[in-house]
Amino acid sequence: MSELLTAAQMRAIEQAAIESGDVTGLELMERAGQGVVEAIFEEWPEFDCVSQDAGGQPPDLRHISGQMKRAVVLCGPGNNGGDGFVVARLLHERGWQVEVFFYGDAEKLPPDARVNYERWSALREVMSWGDLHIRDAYEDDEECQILVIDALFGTGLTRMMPTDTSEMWSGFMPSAMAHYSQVRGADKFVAIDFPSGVCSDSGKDFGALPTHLTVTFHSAKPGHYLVSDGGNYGGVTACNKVVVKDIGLGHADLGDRTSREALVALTGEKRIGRVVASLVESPSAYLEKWSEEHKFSHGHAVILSGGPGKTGAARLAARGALRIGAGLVTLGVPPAAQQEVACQITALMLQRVGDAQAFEKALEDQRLNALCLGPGMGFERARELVPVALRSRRATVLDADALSAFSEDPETLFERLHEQVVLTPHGGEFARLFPDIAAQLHAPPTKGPAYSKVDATRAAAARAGCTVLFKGADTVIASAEGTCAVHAAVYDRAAPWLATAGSGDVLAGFITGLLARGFAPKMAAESAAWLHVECARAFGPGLIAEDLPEILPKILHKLDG
Ligand SMILES: NC(=O)C1=CN([C@@H]2O[C@H](COP(=O)(O)OP(=O)(O)OC[C@H]3O[C@@H](n4cnc5c(N)ncnc54)[C@H](OP(=O)(O)O)[C@@H]3O)[C@@H](O)[C@H]2O)[C@@H](O)CC1
Ligand SMILES: Nc1ncnc2c1ncn2[C@@H]1O[C@H](COP(=O)(O)OP(=O)(O)O)[C@@H](O)[C@H]1O
Ligand SMILES: [K+]
Repeated sequence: MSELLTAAQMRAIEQAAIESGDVTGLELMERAGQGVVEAIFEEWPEFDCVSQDAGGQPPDLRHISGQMKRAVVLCGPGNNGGDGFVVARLLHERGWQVEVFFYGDAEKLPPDARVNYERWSALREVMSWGDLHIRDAYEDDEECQILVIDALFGTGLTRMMPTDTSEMWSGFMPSAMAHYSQVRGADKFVAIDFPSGVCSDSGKDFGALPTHLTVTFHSAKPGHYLVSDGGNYGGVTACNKVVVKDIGLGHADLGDRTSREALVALTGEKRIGRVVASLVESPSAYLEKWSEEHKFSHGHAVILSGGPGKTGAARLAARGALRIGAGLVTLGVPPAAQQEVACQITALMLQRVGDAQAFEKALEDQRLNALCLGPGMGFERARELVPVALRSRRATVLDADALSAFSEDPETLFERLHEQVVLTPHGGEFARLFPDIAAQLHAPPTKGPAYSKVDATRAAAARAGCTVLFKGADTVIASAEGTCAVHAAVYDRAAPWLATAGSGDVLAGFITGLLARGFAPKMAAESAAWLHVECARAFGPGLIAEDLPEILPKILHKLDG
């Protein structure tokens, strides 16, 4: 899994690399600039005029492409601006016509950025931010392509983007992109590290300037993958596409410091109050079944259903648990629903579980090793049976009604939870169980780094004392100990079709099935989230929840190689 690094962690790694003597800050900035230029040409090879010129001579750009290659670099007051000055110089060296507009005070630039400011000043003029709106340089050249490089703010963004028109230049900042794209017909926008206005730790929107391509360094940051509130994709929309460029920090003398534990130590978790999150990627070969094993080697999952007319959700979950490889799956139904369920299932087993006593009795069978409560269950049944499930100390998924049933007094749930439990709330359920944490998450951000979904999920998991999978296009999974993973169904893994009734029930079933197979709770949640999205992507538009378990074998087959 790749680590997602907060701004503080990134600074600490950079600092450690510099202190080790292997690299200087100036070298890192140069590599960052080179990485951006490389990424631009990889994304748009047609821009790479130098490599098209066989003789290696500085080309006549107009001659080669019929168009001038022009770039406008917007440089800010920190090291992000410093990277921008490097990019400006490198493009200039490749024959581009480059203009740099600087927002800030040269005297106050950090040292490495200042050096690159001076280097650019020796080549061309640094134009002030205020000149941005009065220039009309390209008006007469409708043909020209303009590349706009956003090097205003990166990981150092601490507050809303300046919009206060009382400051002469600040009023132009938010309109700068629009100005270039609409008025000047600019073709491509590239953001260095982050589109300015996106909070790197949370993805929250501080007045983001959207871009076509975002080039970040060493490792992606949570803000590249976290979706903002209420369907507003915030950082993800603004970034559009994220490319990570190596700047050699991995080769610096960091020892094993890129491991999660070492990073926590390096940044001092207490001081910054955060730990590393990882990005969930393809689960490995754990999913294989071995031929010499029999069905009991893969566990026996029990999914409890609701009453008559309410059994569909549990059946979906059960089908998911079976398809993901649980050896046996039993649906625990109230007697009144037995008939309804019996005529709808084949490979699934059925057991009458009418009340707490019946459930306790059923759980005397020690082979039943994973439980799922919630989908379609009804509040009353959930309040009665959840305590029984938790007392049994088995691996247990609590979803839907098993969460909402405790919204009036979440503490009565929390005090029973243990480390074998996975809670799978969507936004509404999360807010019912953790109202204060949800309020903090949804409060309009005022200063960066802002409180993120990673922070919220970790806080919830710590309070609940178990694994929490907080659903969404950005699903965040945290363990009680604070380890955290982000599963992002965004960019080339977008799966909007998953927003369909019952898909969460299937996810609960997938997790339960993996728990039955012996996966640790967090690993089960991460792998299930990944497979869930793969299923949706393999099916595509028109997906309904029933399709998810049915297409899973195809995905598992591909993983088997
Ligand atoms: N770490 C690494 O390994 C590497 C880092 N690298 C690069 O460095 C970047 C981080 O640089 P950075 O820390 O200097 O922060 P940056 O984003 O330039 O902004 C800070 C400046 O902006 C100001 N400011 C903030 N918000 C503002 C607002 N809303 N409105 C107005 N002003 C605002 C803030 O002012 P202050 O808050 O101090 O008043 C300060 O002056 C990183 O993104 C990457 O590109 C690479 O070179 C490779 C190696
Ligand atoms: N836009 C989206 N992109 C990717 N996944 C999504 C999106 N919207 C919802 N999901 C996923 O779909 C599932 C919906 O679950 P849930 O809200 O519990 O719905 P239901 O109760 O109808 O099953 C979750 O796993 C969630 O992460
Ligand atoms: K930027």
